[in-house]
Amino acid sequence: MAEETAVTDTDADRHPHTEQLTFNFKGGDSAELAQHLTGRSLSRRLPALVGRSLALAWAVERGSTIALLTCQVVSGLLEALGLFATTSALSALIQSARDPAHLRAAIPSIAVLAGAAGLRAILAIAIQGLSNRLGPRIAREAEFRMLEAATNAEMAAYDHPGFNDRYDQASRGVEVSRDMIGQSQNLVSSLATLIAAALVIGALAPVLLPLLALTAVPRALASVAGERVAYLATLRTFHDRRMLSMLRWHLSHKDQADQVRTDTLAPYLLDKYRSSGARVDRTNDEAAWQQARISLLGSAVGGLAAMLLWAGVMVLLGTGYISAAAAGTLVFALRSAAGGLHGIVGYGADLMRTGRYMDDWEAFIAEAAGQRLDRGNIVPGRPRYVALDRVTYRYPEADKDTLHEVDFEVRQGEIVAVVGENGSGKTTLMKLLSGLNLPTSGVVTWDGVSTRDLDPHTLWRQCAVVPQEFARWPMTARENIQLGQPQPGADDAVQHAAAASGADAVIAVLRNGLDTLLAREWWGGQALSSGQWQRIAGARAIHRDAGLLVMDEPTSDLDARAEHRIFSGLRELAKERAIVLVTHNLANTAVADRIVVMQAGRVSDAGTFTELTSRPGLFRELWLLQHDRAHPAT
Ligand SMILES: Nc1ncnc2c1ncn2[C@@H]1O[C@H](COP(=O)(O)OP(=O)(O)OP(=O)(O)O)[C@@H](O)[C@H]1O
Repeated sequence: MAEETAVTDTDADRHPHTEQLTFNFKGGDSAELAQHLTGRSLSRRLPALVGRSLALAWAVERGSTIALLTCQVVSGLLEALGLFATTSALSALIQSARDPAHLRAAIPSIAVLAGAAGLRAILAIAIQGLSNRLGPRIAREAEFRMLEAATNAEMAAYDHPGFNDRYDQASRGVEVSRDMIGQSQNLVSSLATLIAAALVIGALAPVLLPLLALTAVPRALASVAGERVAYLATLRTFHDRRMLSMLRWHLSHKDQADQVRTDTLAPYLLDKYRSSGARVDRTNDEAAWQQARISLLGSAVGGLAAMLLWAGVMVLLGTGYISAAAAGTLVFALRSAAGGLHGIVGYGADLMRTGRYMDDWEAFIAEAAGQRLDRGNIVPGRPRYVALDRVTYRYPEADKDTLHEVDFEVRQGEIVAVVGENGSGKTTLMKLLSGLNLPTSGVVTWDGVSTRDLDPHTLWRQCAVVPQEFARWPMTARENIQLGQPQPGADDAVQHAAAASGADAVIAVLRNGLDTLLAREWWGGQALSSGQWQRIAGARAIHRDAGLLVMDEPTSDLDARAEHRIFSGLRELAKERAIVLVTHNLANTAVADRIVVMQAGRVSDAGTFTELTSRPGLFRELWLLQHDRAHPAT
């Protein structure tokens, strides 16, 4: 009973109207796939899966793929040869019981048998080695394709429900893709064994072939049904498994480790972890029982058919239809066939499982391709002016617009500040200016050309952005500023940019200057404070020789001296750039040529600092509020 209480979702119980965390991805295609997990579809699907794994192997290493296939075919032929040699060896051995002179006649067949067995053993080692070589390469290729698809997708793809969930699912496909070639190879090898054995049985006693099929079919059907049960259980536990992985990250990652402790949050999160885990276990237990029952039925019917098969061998021997030597060979062949069948069912099931995850991988690549950056190919130069004309923007699947008919412009040599309350749409405006997102209606232009018609990659080369959440790359200080794109003058350009953002003071105290690795968790790395990181992020944007500089709260973590340094240097930077900055510290907007005030997704006011502070409006209101505490009496 105590156990029961431990797995109750206490949050949902206490607050029945509270929204519960659910993931956007409902399983969609995977659920449909489960409906199609039938024997008939499998007979089409397994060859397709083998083909898919060979195609991937072919893409990564043709030579090894050809070698693997050749070894496989030769190994199958040797199996058949060995079984045929068994008949003559056995017949010579049986006759030698009456006349020892026959022993000599058995020698060539035994030599063939031993040779075939030896060669097959060597081929098996080669096959294993080739599979081990190809597996990790296939996984890397699969991951590469997934990452390539993700980086070539529109930013808006990340705002589509299910995109991130599909990415996670696809990652699982990448993980298991390394097993695919081994499973395909084992399946083909089992099939080769079965065909070799069936050829021998067909030659000696074709009447046994239907009985052989009868032993296989019930087990194969049971395996398919069991797989379906397992897959449906995987779908049913999808949300809880996602929850587990999310909690695992939140409970262990350094970023929130402090809050997990100071907020004494661990017991609450661990309780959620236990609840989800218990639900997964319950579903899996039910599925395991159901699978066991199905397996038992399949094995019972298959076993009955096997008894009939052996009875058939006895009848054939008793009626003199086959010789004792042929019966002996049949025993070997039937054992081989049973092994082959067992392999086909087992490896077939493994391959099906892997194939399902690979479907998710393929679905992601297809989905990302659906969101692929597919814009024009006009190459933009250094922009002289960037403008929004009646731009409306609505995030994918959102129920209302974030920006409404916004007009905006910034010219080279100009600094425009964008201000407004939280959620008014400033960051969204920055994403549109920098071509990260395309407008829902209206047009964003660079020198009069719509960002839809511009080649996005060259556009971003002309764009430097300091986002609110900037990246902290686990690289050296130099790489963190250069981003693999050194400017003429190399380190001089880095130092120049660092001086403009205040990062020079950070570099000066780094153990190894620009060569210092900025990743604490990596051996040898040095940790930076938030403000120090922000200076590096500022230097990164200034270092880019880009015509548009977009800064979204670039000084939120900086001390007064560093903030002053950045804003007093902006005018110099603006000589060759158009600069747009978002800030909540309104004193900083005094450096701007123009200030644009955003309110609920619209431009509510615009003007110079003097104009906006001297007339009533949101800017003046916010400005007074900001100074309320410093001058309480005025
Ligand atoms: N990825 C998203 N998907 C859906 N809605 C979003 C997304 N990002 C932002 N929004 C919505 O757009 C609105 C404006 O967000 P935005 O980040 O542009 O505001 P902001 O003015 O920059 O706010 P802040 O001052 O807090 O940074 C918010 O109300 C938010 O709900």
